[in-house]
Amino acid sequence: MATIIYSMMGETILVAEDIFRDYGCLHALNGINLRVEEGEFIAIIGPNGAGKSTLLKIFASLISPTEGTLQIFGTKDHDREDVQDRIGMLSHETFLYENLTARENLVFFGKLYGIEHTALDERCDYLIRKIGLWKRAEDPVKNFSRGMKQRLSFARAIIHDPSLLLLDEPYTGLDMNASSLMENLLLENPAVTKIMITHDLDKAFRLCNRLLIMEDGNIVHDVGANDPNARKFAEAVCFSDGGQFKC
Ligand SMILES: Nc1ncnc2c1ncn2[C@@H]1O[C@H](COP(=O)(O)OP(=O)(O)OP(=O)(O)O)[C@@H](O)[C@H]1O
Repeated sequence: MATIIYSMMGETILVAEDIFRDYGCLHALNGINLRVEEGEFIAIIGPNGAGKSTLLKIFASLISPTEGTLQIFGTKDHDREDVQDRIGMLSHETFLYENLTARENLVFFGKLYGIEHTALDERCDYLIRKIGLWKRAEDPVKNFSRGMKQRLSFARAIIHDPSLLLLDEPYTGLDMNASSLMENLLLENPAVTKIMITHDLDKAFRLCNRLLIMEDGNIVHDVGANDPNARKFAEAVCFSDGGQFKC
């Protein structure tokens, strides 16, 4: 299949070449090739076990590929601090500290990114308001509901204003109000490149400009959201029972 390149603003954010990832004898990724340009909002969709989270974790440098190369922001050395400082990741793991308050969590992560005191206070105030947790800002996270933790995790993921935002099912546990608040923040800066795993096809088509449709560790379709065949491709793969392969 031809690679589709959506060049919008200039910088090539990510280039993946022949990425394979095995877990023991299980082949979770089977040769992923991908190029992502600045400002794209990409949905990764596909059935359970297709390899979506594995791919996103490789992009976030949380795990390494078994084979293949990945360039992010023009370098293969993604562990570099200046590269990591440009990436935000919202995953199934909240990374929040239960005994710290919502604000203390954001301050903690903001300091890790070296955000200076006054700017960090302002950023925390802004995000806490934007995610609708203002009244609970001084409560410890251990007293939060699942959706409240998800809201705060989202704020944690963007505390440093990343240029590349990786989102693994960001809507999990969010009510309608929180979904809408998160969407406002997501769409606030079109220059931020976003790669989002979702099982919600309607959201994928409404928000994203490009869809990567995965099955059995492969990208089987790489299509623009406006492509007349995109929904047909997406539904055919997402309603299959693929991805449950074993060794
Ligand atoms: N840590 C691990 N150890 C062993 N196998 C793993 C591990 N993580 C994932 N896998 C396997 O790799 C394959 C891909 O998993 P992955 O989590 O990437 O799929 P996914 O598309 O994100 O699925 P879902 O939609 O259910 O979240 C699955 O068969 C899964 O069982």
